[in-house]
Amino acid sequence: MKRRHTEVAAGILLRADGQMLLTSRPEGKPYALYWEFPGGKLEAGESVEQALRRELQEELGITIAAAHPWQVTEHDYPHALVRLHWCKVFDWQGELQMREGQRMAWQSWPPTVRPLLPGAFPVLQMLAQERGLPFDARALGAEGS
Ligand SMILES: Nc1nc2c([nH]c(=O)n2[C@@H]2O[C@H](COP(=O)(O)OP(=O)(O)OP(=O)(O)O)[C@@H](O)[C@H]2O)c(=O)[nH]1
Repeated sequence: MKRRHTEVAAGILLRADGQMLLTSRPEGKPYALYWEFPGGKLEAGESVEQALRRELQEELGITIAAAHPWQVTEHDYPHALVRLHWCKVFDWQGELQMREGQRMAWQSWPPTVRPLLPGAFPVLQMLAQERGLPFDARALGAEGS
């Protein structure tokens, strides 16, 4: 039977100096402690932007301005087939608070935190391409690439 996609909104928060925000997944979730872009699943009736705004409020305590839709990628995990809607976010209000006990790290290129969530690899590659930087998946810890 064809698996249904789980729709996910993920935010690439970018500071004026070009650094991006990565956060670690809370304990108790699949891939706990892996680093990812903050975000989460769409709830019934929500748009990507609405879901992202809600998730970043819940997880990080910030209120985002515009979410700029950028890319859509997919990843097939044993626990779910996810479709990731990536949005860039340049403006937000409030201080970052890790409300779910996550860790946070502002990262320049290449990101140094490990391990990185496999579903974030394609978008990391796109970010590198956009900046005209070399991308070496193995150096980022990707298996089988
Ligand atoms: N937020 C986020 N999720 C990602 C990324 N990459 C990636 O594969 N995912 C996947 O997208 C899904 C997001 O679901 P989640 O469990 O974080 O969402 P949630 O906060 O709504 O979870 P909940 O079910 O506990 O309410 C997970 O299957 C996760 O593995 C990423 O960079 N950021």
